[in-house]
Amino acid sequence: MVKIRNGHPCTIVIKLGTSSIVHETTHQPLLSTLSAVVETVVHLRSQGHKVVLVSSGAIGVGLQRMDMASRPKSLSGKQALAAIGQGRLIALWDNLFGQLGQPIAQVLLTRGDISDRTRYLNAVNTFKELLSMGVVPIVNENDTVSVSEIKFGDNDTLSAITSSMIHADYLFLLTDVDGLYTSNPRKDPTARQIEVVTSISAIRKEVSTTTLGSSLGTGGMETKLIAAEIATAAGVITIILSSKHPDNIYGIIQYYNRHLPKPVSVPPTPREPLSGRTSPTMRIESANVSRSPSPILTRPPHTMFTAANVPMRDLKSWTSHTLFPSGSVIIDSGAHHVLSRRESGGRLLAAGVLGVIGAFASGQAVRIVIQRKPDGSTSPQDADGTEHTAPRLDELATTRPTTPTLFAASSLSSSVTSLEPLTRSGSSTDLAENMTALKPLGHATEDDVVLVEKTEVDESDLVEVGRGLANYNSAQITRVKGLNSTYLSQVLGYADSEYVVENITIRVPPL
Ligand SMILES: N[C@@H](CCC(=O)OP(=O)(O)O)C(=O)O
Repeated sequence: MVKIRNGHPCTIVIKLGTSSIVHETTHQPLLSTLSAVVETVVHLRSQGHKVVLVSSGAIGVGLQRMDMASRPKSLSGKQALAAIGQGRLIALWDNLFGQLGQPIAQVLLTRGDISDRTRYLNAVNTFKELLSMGVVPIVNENDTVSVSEIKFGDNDTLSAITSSMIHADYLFLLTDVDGLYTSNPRKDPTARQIEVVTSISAIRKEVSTTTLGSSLGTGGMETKLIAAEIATAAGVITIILSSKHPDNIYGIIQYYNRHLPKPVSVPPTPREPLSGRTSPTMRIESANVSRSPSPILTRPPHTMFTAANVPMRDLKSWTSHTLFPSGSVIIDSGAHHVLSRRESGGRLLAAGVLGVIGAFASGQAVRIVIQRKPDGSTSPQDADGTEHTAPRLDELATTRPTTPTLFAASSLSSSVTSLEPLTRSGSSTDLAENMTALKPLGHATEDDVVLVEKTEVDESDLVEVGRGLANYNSAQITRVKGLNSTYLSQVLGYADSEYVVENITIRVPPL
């Protein structure tokens, strides 16, 4: 029976960083903190909440096991230590949770595991099943096999993506300070804690994020802001609080249950809640608005980031945060304006495309980028700097290079500056081998072998404004760039969609 009196059962993700798990110099586990987290999680479970723990610390525990003073510099060294430490870390959690009869599960993820939509949905189902069984999943990055292209990079980001995957109500980022400050509170006595953040881009200008973070972890305040950006966009209220007082989590949940703001009406979304969560119309707009006649509760110290009133749909959230983009599509400023409007549906027509960077197959994620003018603003210029005018169909034969340069598929995830011509006479066998070697990262197959025009673009002139899913491969988009969509089938021989990229989320609107 669910014993909820105040409020509703929630789905909660709690992230604990390395500095809260092992001692910074001795690397011994911080048993009192870990025990307090376990007691908190078990208490939340007894109230009917579903809880997922994202636990860093594998490398820290590995350092202690091997009696090493600091993190190795090499990737393989870090991966070996994570392999040594992860087993002991999960054994430690299992032991502590076991004392209170709480079953746990280990979930190790890489970005590569969830960059395929089917595997992503399988991971979501596994979480769903574990939570419905009353288990606490304990998540970490699968460091032993993670390389840069498939890395989340830090567990703040991993916890935000996890919260978005399971449609959590709350993400608690436990760290060594009790919130976001205007400057480093350890050095600056005038540092002021920020209680509620409604705009992360605005708050970035007010706070210093560079000074915090430990020598063991990979995160810090900047990665917490990025995590808050991802989670709040997916509708998850995000809280930064001190790992020394994990029991404040109840106080915070109670506080927001009591001090709920006025309801905000939002259109129904296709999100299927994992828990009997509060109505999507009960989003918190401001912590200062009280609708309850009950006495005001004490506010435990923390920083709260308000969740988006209209959460990003699951597919868009997956596209923009989970997938590693395989290339970029350069758009003009007109397309940027149109895509920034909700009515655009996040769909890009070929007419707004200036160029393509990198080699990608249809179905892969791409960055949507714009070009900066020399004065820092953006202009509708073509990739080579000339003013953009859409080519007429009869000009196409002459505007296309007769011998396009063939680029190795090993550049699937990089920009044109790192594209190495495979070979001028590039045999398709070489390319096919390259594609096969790379298959785990994307969806490119031998059939998707693409010829990419070399676009001379200085990467520093490009600004990523969003991400989307390509409907055509890079070579095809290059061929139809600037064209009216009615010409697509004539140029390509078919047209499955009039849009070249769909499911676009624009994160940087036009100035
Ligand atoms: N996956 C790594 C931790 C990476 C990480 O983000 O650490 P932190 O910045 O302490 O949250 C580990 O288990 O050691």
